[in-house]
Amino acid sequence: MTLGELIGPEARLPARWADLPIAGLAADSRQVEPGYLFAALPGVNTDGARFVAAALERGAAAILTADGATLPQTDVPVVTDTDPRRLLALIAARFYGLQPATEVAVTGTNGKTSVASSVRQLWAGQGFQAASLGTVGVVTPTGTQTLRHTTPDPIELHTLLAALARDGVTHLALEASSHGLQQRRIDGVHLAAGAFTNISRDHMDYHATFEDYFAQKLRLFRALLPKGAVAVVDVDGEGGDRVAAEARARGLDVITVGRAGETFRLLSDEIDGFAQTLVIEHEGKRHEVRLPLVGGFQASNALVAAGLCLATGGQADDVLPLLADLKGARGRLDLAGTAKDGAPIFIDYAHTPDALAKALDALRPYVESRLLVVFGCGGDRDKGKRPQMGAAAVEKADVAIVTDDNSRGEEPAQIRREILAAAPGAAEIGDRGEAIAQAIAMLRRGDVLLVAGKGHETGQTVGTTVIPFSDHDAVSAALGNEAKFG
Ligand SMILES: CC(=O)N[C@H]1[C@@H](OP(=O)(O)OP(=O)(O)OC[C@H]2O[C@@H](n3ccc(=O)[nH]c3=O)[C@H](O)[C@@H]2O)O[C@H](CO)[C@@H](O)[C@@H]1O[C@H](C)C(=O)N[C@@H](C)C(=O)N[C@H](CCC(=O)O)C(=O)O
Ligand SMILES: Nc1ncnc2c1ncn2[C@@H]1O[C@H](COP(=O)(O)OP(=O)(O)OP(=O)(O)O)[C@@H](O)[C@H]1O
Ligand SMILES: N[C@H](CCC[C@H](N)C(=O)O)C(=O)O
Ligand SMILES: [Mg+2]
Repeated sequence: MTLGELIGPEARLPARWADLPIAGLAADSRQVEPGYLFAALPGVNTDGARFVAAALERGAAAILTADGATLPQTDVPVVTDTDPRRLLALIAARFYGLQPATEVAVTGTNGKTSVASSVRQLWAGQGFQAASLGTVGVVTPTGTQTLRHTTPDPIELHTLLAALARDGVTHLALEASSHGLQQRRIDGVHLAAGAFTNISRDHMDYHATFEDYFAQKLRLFRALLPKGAVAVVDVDGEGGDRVAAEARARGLDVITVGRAGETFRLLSDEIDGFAQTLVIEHEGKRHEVRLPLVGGFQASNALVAAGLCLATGGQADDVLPLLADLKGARGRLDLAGTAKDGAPIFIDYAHTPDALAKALDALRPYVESRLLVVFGCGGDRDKGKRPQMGAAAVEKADVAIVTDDNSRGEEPAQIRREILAAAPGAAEIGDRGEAIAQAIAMLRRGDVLLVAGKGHETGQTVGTTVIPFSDHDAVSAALGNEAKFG
């Protein structure tokens, strides 16, 4: 494609540059090849403008950068923009061309992966070639490809979207993380609908204030969904009312779900073993469905997923019965095993104070004796979560064991200390496998164990090394079973 075609109407380009062919795109100078457009973007650690000379040396044919950036003298076209990350996303969409015909994005602090996975399954149940893209990777009818990020950067994202469309995928649900929204990673995606689950504390290492964090989530509804698109909102979730109000004010169609929902109103939700029976009202008609998942929040997520199906042309009579066949996303209140006295062991990805509290609340009805929890907090991430998660654990569980999660560049013992400072009575076992084994050894009839924080993860990141580790394998090993996963 030519530079003129890629830049489109968003930026003014002198006519003499319009026909310049562009061979590829890179936002990292080390990935530039001859003929590429290099996007020199200001970042958290450094400024891509510092690497323009390196990109030119590698054969960059054009530069995209921020207005006012200081660059070395060059003869190649330099396109500047007030929002170069957004322009890069639009350029990437044009460069890679194809996208699945029907795409939806899910945002919120907790529940994005679960909703995206459920929408994919519900679409598949309606006969569509469906995929999901997010924390657990790209899941298609033919397999799973892991990703480094929940929401990939626009160059990687549009490469993936084009490949999915070429493979015949017509329906895609993608997770929009707050980092992804703030960094404009999905600004080039053609969205038919967006969903909001809830908001609570997370990522305060990256966002300056909670309001700033919320504002990034709201970008999906304020800036990204085009007129005529649908906003699906869990109005039982924290922040849901505000999102619904803003979406309405912008003229979007709004589908609300939950006990307070208007489109899918949850009339009742009764536990039925490791499942729940939901009665849902839609346009005056009651639907009863047995959702084979544990926890009230999984019912909330399922309704958001059903709302997204409605938003993309599905009928309630077709979609709601399909909830009965949903499989939980891996590591989301996942029954991973049973101890010899019958105590169930759940693995969950709760890594925020709200998620940990909700996961423990969801398991309490199954407890006849004690609720045990093994959890830790990641390093180089929001430190304020640590005491809050410690406090939630000792408030909601009977036995709390603080262990390690990905410590990354931090001292694991210090992370544990910060959790334990607000978790009086909690035990400390640094080695995660050992903590899980000891918790399982403690289990007696009537107990329930929650292993929280890593969910589907298959590695423990210590420094920059990823040591193979999976909570599923650790549980299996402690139960004396063969490791099944990992
Ligand atoms: C904080 C954050 O999100 N950073 C992301 C951001 O990096 P950045 O632009 O700030 O990077 P920087 O190091 O300051 O560099 C500035 C620019 O110089 C360029 N550069 C740098 C060095 C060089 O030699 N040449 C060069 O061109 C870089 O490519 C970059 O464009 O843009 C990069 C490219 O898209 C991302 O890889 C990077 O993700 C980092 C690695 C990361 O860990 N992000 C996590 C926190 C993240 O995004 N998580 C979310 C949320 C997960 C959740 O829901 O919990 C996710 O969506 O995964
Ligand atoms: N609707 C919800 N309300 C509260 N907590 C939830 C909800 N859905 C999921 N959770 C909790 O959050 C954890 C992560 O769920 P999920 O992976 O679906 O969310 P996510 O938004 O994709 O998270 P991440 O941003 O880390 O990828 C779950 O394991 C559970 O503990
Ligand atoms: N995507 C989240 C996942 C955290 C999961 C937990 N295992 C941790 O490492 O903190 C993050 O990067 O904040
Ligand atoms: Mg996710």
